[in-house]
Formats: sequence, C-alpha cells, structure tokens
Amino acid sequence: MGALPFSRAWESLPSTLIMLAWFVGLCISYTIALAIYRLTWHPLAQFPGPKLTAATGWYECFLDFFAGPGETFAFAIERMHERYGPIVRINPHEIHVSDPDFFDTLYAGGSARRDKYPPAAHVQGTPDGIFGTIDHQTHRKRRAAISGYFSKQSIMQDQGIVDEKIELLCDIFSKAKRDGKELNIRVPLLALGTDVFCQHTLGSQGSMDLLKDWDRAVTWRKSIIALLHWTPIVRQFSWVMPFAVELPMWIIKAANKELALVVSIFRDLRRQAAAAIAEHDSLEGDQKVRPNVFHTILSSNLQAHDKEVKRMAQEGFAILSASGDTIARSMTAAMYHIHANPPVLKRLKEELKQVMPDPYGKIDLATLEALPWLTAVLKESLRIAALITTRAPLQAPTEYLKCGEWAIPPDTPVSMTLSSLMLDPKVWPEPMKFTPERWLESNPEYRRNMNYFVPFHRGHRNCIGIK
Ligand code: HEM
Repeated sequence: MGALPFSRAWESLPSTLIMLAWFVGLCISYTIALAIYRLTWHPLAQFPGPKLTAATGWYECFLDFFAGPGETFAFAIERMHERYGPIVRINPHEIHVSDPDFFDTLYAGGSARRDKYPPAAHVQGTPDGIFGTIDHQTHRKRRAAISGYFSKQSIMQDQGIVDEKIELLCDIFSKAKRDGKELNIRVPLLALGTDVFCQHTLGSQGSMDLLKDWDRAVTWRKSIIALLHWTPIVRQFSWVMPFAVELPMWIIKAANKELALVVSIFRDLRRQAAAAIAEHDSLEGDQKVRPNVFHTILSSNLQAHDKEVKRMAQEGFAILSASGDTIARSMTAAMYHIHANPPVLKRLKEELKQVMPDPYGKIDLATLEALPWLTAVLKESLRIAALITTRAPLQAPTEYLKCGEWAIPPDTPVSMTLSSLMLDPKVWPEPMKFTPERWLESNPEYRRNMNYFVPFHRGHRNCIGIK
C-alpha cells in the first residue's frame, strides 16, 4: 500500500487533532512575530542589551527558578551592565540603569509623577497597600493618610515599647551568655523589629510577642524567608498571593507550614481591621486616631472603598513585612561589622560611655542622635548591608527620562538596584570595607557621600519607616 498524499492524510485526521495543530501553529507564529516586533519596531528596540532578554521575559523566569544562587536574574543584570554599559534593556518592556547620577531623576519627588510597575508592585501580595499601589495619585493619598503615624513624633510616643522590648532582647542575650550557647542573632533581632512595629502599628493587641516565644520567632523567620523565596513566582504570577490567602488553612499547611503562618497573620489583620471599623465611631478625640493604624486610616479623608477591611488589612501586612526583617538585617550587619573591627568597637564604647556611664541606664534619642561616631557607624552599616537587592521599577507616564545620551520614552518601566549602588566601587572606594569615617562631617567627601546615601530610597516611594 502506497503512502497517502499529504492533503489526504491531513483530511483523514480527527477534527480535534486538526484544531490542535492549528492552535499550536498559531501560537508558534504569534511567538515568532512578537519576538521580531520586540527586536525591530518596539520603542525600546534601539536600547543596548542581549537579544534574548529583549525578545522574551521568560529568560528572567527561567534564571530565577532554575539557575541557583549567584546565577539569578539580578546577577545576570550586573553582567549585562559590564558588557553593554550603564543603560540596558533587561526584558522586552524594561530598562535597567546603573548610573548613580540618574537616581534622583528616576526616584524623583516634588511634582514628578511616578507610577509603580505592576509586576514589582505585586511582589508582596498586597496590591491595595501603599507598597503595591500602582497609580501615582492614589499612592499619594493613601500614603498621606498614614505617614503621620510613622513620623518621628509618633514613634517617640512609643519609646516605652522600644525600651520594654530592648529589655527582653537583653534577657535573651544574657541567657545565651550564661548558658554558653551560640545564638543566631538574626532571630532575636527580627523578633525585636517585628514586636516593636507590630505594637506601634496595631496597638497592644497586635503584638506577636516573638521575644517571649522563641519557637514562634524561629517560625516567623522561616516565614519571612519563605516569602522571599516566593518573590520570583509572585512577580511572574501576581494572583498567587491573593489566591493563597483565600484557600482553606489545611491546604496551605499541607503545601507549606511557614506560608501558613503568613496567611494566618494576614487573616488576623483582617479581623483587627474589622474590629477597628466596629468600634471606631464610639471613640473620641485622640483615641479616634491613635489606637492603631486602622483607626488612623478610618479618621482620614480617604474614600470609603479605601477604608474597607480587605484594603486596610493589606496596608497592615505591607507595613509588617517591610519593617521587622529590614531592621533585623541592618542590625545584624551592624553587630557583625562592629565586632569584626575592634578599633570601631573601642571608639564606639568610649563615645557611649561619655553620655551613658551606666550601661543599664536610660538615654534619650536626642542625645544618641548627637553622637557623631554612633551615627557614622549606623550609616556605614546601612550602606554595607545593602539590603534591597531587588530592582525597583517605576514609570514616568508623561515624561521622557534623560539618561546620558538616551531619552527613555514615557511610561517605560525603568529600574535601578539599591544594593548595586550602595556597593558601587565607582562611588565608594573599597566598598566592602567597613569605614564609618565616610560619614564624619569632618571628612571632605561627606557631602558627596550623603548625596549617594539612599538606603531608604528617595522620592515619592521612599521608605515610610525611615524615622
Ligand atoms: C533599616 C530599615 C529599613 C530599610 C533599609 C528600609 C528600606 C526601604 C526601601 C529601600 C523602600 C523602597 C522599596 C521599593 O520602592 O521597592 C522601603 C519602602 C517601604 N518601607 Fe522601609 N525600610 C526599613 C524599615 C522600615 C520600617 C521600620 C517600616 C515600618 C513602617 C518600613 C515600611 C516601609 C513601607 C510601608 C514601604 C513602602 C513605601 C511606599 O511604597 O510608599 N520600612 N523601605
């Protein structure tokens, strides 16, 4: 029997198979056409960068999932800059810049309008909190409603909370010393940061009391790590976190124990937000604003939909997940570098002894802030810790952003990476050397250094917890 001609063989196939073949063919043609468009006519086609990343965003996804430590996309971006210069197209839609002098153009304040790029806004799983808010104007209003709650004056009112938690931290250190045991200080420092900010943000009922419960503190640390590990997934699939929060708890526990704690905290925040709504009208005067951040939101002139339980819980979660671990990681870096550099430690002790002869005595913030060496040590710790390793893309919807000879078209997502800037050898001689002297006002480079000191970012989207 001879072979059937192609047209006859095609006709003899079942119709579902033919449709499937058409579908696959269309997908392949669409992908090829899209890649050709992105490499030739796309508004970013002229920008330097590898052809592969310009053609598809899946390369980033592939590296983040499979390439392993030291090979993720963040490292690939550094290599792209080494090869292509300070401005690189890192995926079909986004430009990444490695030029410290461009920082204030991108992360501008004042009248500049900056929207957040949605995949970056959604990494926390809180699209309606200030961190996740995309639109510039909406972000301004939501942020203005709570910024007073994180002002220096407001934090100072809770000095008692800080003192109480520091006592608990010292107890943990003393016990470890007595028992002669090693201590992973990231755990108690995370507990300190989280307990202080939970109580400041949510009131006494909101404290997680991690400093009193070591096992819970260890689990919370694992949860934070789990959250960070989920970042590449959530960046590609923004629905994952909101979806996970709605699943039955037994499914989440079976999938990931640490994530279960995150979800239970998220649900607890919803309960607290609902409780705040229920009692808000019965409160009076300062009580209406102060008991916790939910009451501050309810007292603001935000619109009704911004005062709903779901949004307020997201705001609470954004604050909690942004506060504890950043504090813990900066303080761990400070602890390490102070002890790894004995002359730094000696000078610090001498300075502190002058204002605090009794190490167990109390001291006020203004006195501490006036100490030049302590201030310099903290600034250098924040620089060298280089906490934020994820790029932060923003979009300028109405403006061309000028970067060297390039004009980046309006609405293009443009990013920079803080950790690269804080450790850039062109800005900081010997960047990995812990040198608090950089931050003494007597240093001739002090003003220049301050210009590049941006651990909390700048502009409209800078850290609300900076004080
Ligand atoms: C050493 C400690 C901290 C560092 C280095 C730090 C750093 C940063 C940075 C770089 C950003 C901008 C992130 C981005 O745009 O992708 C940010 C945003 C933010 N931080 Fe912090 N942070 C610290 C502590 C805190 C604390 C204690 C809080 C608690 C209130 C906090 C709450 C926030 C919030 C809510 C945002 C989002 C602000 C917005 O989008 O308007 N941070 N932080």
